[in-house]
Amino acid sequence: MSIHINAKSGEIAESILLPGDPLRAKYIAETFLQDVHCYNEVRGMLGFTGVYKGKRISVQGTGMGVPSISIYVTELLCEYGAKQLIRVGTCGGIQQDVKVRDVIIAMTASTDSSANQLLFPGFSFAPSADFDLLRKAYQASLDKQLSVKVGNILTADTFYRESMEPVKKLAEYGVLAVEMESSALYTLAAKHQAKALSILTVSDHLFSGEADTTAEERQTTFNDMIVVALETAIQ
Ligand SMILES: O=P(O)(O)O[C@H]1O[C@H](CO)[C@@H](O)[C@H]1O
Ligand SMILES: O=c1cc[nH]c(=O)[nH]1
Repeated sequence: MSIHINAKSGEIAESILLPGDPLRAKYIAETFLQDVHCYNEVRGMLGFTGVYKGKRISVQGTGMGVPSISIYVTELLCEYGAKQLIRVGTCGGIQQDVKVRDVIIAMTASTDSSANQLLFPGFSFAPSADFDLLRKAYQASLDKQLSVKVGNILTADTFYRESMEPVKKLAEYGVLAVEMESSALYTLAAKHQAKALSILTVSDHLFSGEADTTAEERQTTFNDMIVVALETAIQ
């Protein structure tokens, strides 16, 4: 048991999918895994373990933002022996050729979070994906004929902004999309010699205003991303 996860030792698999929304963790477990059991309900941050194609996989909600995901990922790494962490989330596109429902694989995560400035005073640490997971996820996306892009994303500390100027500047430098957790996931995985990857579905576009249309389309794209994450996890 840890402070925010009340699983017993051995109840959580070494490979874990990490959606921000705990109800998505429930949906993933119930839709894609067999022999599922719920190991965590503390603060409603649901966690499940089940089996996908013969391999044990867990799914743990992380909540939104760097502080929240940092709590869950730290406890998964330090208390439960997590080895492979794959975030499955949503993001907002900021490039013209990034469209709603595209899949984005985050090679690296720029950030405005102060967490890494406190950790590495005077340096800009570059939080990066595990190359092996990235390569597998990219191939799985191509195999499923998904519209997939790999590159730099922004992990932002704010969802609502007073100014879009910093985001426009990052877009000029090729940043593909904005979300709120990946830089922390990559940094913590690096510290603990674990593998991490963020796979994201574009839910909206920050400049064009394009957003998901029907719930059915949203679900289909989301399901595609989950299958990519699961196939990556079991290879
Ligand atoms: O869909 P999830 O995984 O929650 O990810 C994105 O959605 C939330 C904002 O609505 C933030 O957590 C952001 O990173
Ligand atoms: O963090 C996020 C996630 C989706 N869309 C956004 O604009 N921001």
